Amino acid sequence: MTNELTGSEVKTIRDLDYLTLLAKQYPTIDAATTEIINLQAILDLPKGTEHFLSDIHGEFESFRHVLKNASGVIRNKINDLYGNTLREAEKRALATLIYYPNEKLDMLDINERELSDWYKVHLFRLIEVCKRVSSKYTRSKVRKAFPKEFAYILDELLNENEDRINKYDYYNKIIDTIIDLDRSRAFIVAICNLIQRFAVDRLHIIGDIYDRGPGADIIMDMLKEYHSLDIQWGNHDMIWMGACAGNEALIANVIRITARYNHLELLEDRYGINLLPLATFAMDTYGNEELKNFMPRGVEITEKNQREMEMVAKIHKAIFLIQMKLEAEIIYRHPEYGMNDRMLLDMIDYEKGTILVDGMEYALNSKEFPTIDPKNPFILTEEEKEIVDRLKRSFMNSLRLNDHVKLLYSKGSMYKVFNGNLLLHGCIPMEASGEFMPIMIDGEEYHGKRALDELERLARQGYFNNDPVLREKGLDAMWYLWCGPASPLFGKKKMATFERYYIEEKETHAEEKNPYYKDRENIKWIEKILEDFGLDIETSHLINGHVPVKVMKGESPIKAGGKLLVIDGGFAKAYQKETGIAGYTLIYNSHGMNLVSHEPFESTKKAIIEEKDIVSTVMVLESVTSRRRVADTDTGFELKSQVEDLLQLVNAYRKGYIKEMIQTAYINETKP
Ligand SMILES: O=P(O)(O)OC[C@H]1O[C@](O)(COP(=O)(O)O)[C@@H](O)[C@@H]1O
Ligand SMILES: [Mn+2]
Repeated sequence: MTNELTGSEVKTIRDLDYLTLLAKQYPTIDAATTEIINLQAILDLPKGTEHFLSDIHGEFESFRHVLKNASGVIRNKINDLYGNTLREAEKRALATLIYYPNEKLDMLDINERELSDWYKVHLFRLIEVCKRVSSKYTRSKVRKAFPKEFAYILDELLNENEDRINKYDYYNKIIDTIIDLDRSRAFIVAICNLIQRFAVDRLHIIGDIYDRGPGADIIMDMLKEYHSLDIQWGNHDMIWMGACAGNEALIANVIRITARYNHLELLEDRYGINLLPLATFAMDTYGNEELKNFMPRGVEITEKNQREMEMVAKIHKAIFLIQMKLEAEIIYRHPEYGMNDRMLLDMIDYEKGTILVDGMEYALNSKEFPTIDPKNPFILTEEEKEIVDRLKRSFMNSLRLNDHVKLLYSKGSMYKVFNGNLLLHGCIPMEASGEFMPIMIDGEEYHGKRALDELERLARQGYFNNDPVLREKGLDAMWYLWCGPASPLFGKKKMATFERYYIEEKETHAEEKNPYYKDRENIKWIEKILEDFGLDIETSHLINGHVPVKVMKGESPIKAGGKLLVIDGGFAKAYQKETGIAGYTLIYNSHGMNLVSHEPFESTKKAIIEEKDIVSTVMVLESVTSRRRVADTDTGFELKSQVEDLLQLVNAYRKGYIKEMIQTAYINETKP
């Protein structure tokens, strides 16, 4: 047989080389057609559930809870199953058991005899819920998720044939055996985890995992274990990535914010960053008098903690002034950033204690600048330099931080297009005229999608490139992403950090937002953006976080006629006063999109004991009449193209261009 295709065959059988390769995987007509049937069956399944979260800001307990309850998905399944056959309290208890099986089992207060009954009832229920949440997936995908020790039993119980005679006995027998062998607890925990895993097929994080709250590292550990995930970088993630990559200004920012929220133990104990030299320097350099604006946020000062909080405030102040000097170096290197107005240390009259901001003179609330030489205000003292060097080594060498930052790189990006939605933390910077705002990178002007692609490349270069010049370019871009006016992760004219610490006049604290934020109700703007990313403007959505939605002031997370969704309702406790809720999340399943709002999460303990679920309102955004199938998703698109290829392969077999390779037990044809 010849591999040459002639005449009309060229049109019907494309790329014979590729098909020959494919034939290795599907060596017979039977094998290829079986796979086509499998793929077709997958295409017909309902689309998996996507779960979108944003601006978690270190609030690991609320994050864990929302991950566990899947923003109400599990509770809805329980309602579907047991609508009127279980009491509210029973449904709530079942949901809490699924979220916190270990804790709930520890709290069981019933005697031996009743216990076996309790196990039986609950095992039945859990199996039913598990069946329901896994029904969207192929058997093979479901099996792959089974924990090894229970794989066989789970397979039997979940795929139990409805027609089996004595089904009830068979079922009971298995469950009795689990109970008799004292494996019920382990089995319950396994099945609850499985339910949680099946409830969501894909998790999207729209940025700002880090800062303000106590446990961003714990969140990263949870994300590491998650079965299917993407992360869109937020400005607060970028500073940790940049700090780990060795950007000194970002190291200073990370320490400053961590001190501001009194979580230095995160750096010291959990990331192993040695803060002792900085702490000693801060104690030696700054007095107790002018610390007011540097005292940690959200901490009540008592007699007992006063000295410790003063020390944190001194660290906070010391690192902030170091930050101002380090940032000036970057701004100086990059006139194209247009950020000269942020080089404020030379705008200070150190004698008078005043500063010029935008041409206006303001009094400073402190004159204590012992490390600043008024003639050379941006030069680090020898001691500061040494501290920065040591901190830099510490950040770059922290194994745990590198581990987390690598996850941010591998799962993360500036933006993502997924199933017809554009996911992006901040904004697409715009001019007031409605044009994309240009950003200068290396002498070239970029805007819209191209700018994001280039910035993403640079952010990767900053961590992965060892050439000092290229690395520095990347690192500087990462700093720009944190606070640059045309940064898609920030999008404000300035970050008024200095003003907020040192000037009392509130007007200097304002951070003017990019016109995007004022005009993002404008459908035309959002359509222009979606188009730039190659999306269908009729059906796609832009999904943002970054700016808290002020629900109390009547703001809606649904904007631009539903084309833009903003899901930062503020997990961050510090921001809940402003938003009035504890965050929005988004669920996109085969029936449509649901925006879910959450009440403030008080504590895991309360969630367990009082069985409090914080999901309150569900706003239905789109409810499709016919369910969306895998065929309608990005995966479906890939699968359809695989089906096409396999049809071609079958055609090639049938037309005699490729020979079937039947595996025989005795003859190994490849060996002499
Ligand atoms: O209230 P804090 O924690 O001091 O943060 C205020 C700063 O955070 C920012 O809002 C950036 O953080 P977000 O990305 O969470 O908005 C800055 O614009 C502002 O200067
Ligand atoms: Mn943000």
